[in-house]
Amino acid sequence: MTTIEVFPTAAAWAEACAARLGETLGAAVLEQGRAVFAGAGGSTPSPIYADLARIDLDWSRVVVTLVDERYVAETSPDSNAALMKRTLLTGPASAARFLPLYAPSVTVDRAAAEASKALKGEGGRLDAVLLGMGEDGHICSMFPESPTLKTLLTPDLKPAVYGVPPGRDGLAPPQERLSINLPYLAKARRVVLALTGAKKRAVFEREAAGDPRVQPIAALIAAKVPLEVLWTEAV
Ligand SMILES: O=C(O)[C@H](O)[C@@H](O)[C@H](O)[C@H](O)COP(=O)(O)O
Repeated sequence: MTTIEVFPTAAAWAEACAARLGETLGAAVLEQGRAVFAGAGGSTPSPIYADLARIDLDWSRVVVTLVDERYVAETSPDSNAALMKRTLLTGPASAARFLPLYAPSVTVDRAAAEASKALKGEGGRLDAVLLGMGEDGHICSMFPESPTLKTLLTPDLKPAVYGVPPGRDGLAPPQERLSINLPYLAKARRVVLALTGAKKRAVFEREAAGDPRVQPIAALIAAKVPLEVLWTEAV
């Protein structure tokens, strides 16, 4: 089921996203003694991570990972791991354990295999997920026209993480990436998609009505994920 909620201010929007994610992480810790959170990089999530970091839960039982990563070390300004450590893993939330997708492996595919194995060792499913969405409709690093998109959207494909080559002829992504795939995302207990601005609301509506074989948002909805879209025009 997909719900869309509109928030009049950026503060209310960020707080609501954080509250939903924190609620699910807290419930997972109570029920199973542990919780796994995966978040997006980019510019949207930072205020949400700042609010989430302050939520009172047993962060020592939470594993924090990413839905995608640029294939760069944490020292790079493009690193989502560095973003997550700077924004979410602070204060009480610094007690959480971070599970990176990037590893200085020989190839991005080797790093993806290592990350898949590490995620499998954390129970094989995510409890709470925060997604952003690009203006081309991508989520995670599932980019339109990417040669990896078909693999990332293939139902039931096992390893959770894949290498994504940089786009050719000016197509995104600008750099090599790592991304979780749709089947792994679709097993999540709760998925919050945080959107800001009128344009992204229109892109979401278009993508939601699209072809699940080639449009990730449509694929996520077709997978019957409990998807909550929280949107504000106030950013
Ligand atoms: O590594 C990344 O860039 C993100 O994980 C990516 O999937 C992001 O969610 C979208 O590109 C939206 O980015 P903005 O939030 O900056 O619009």
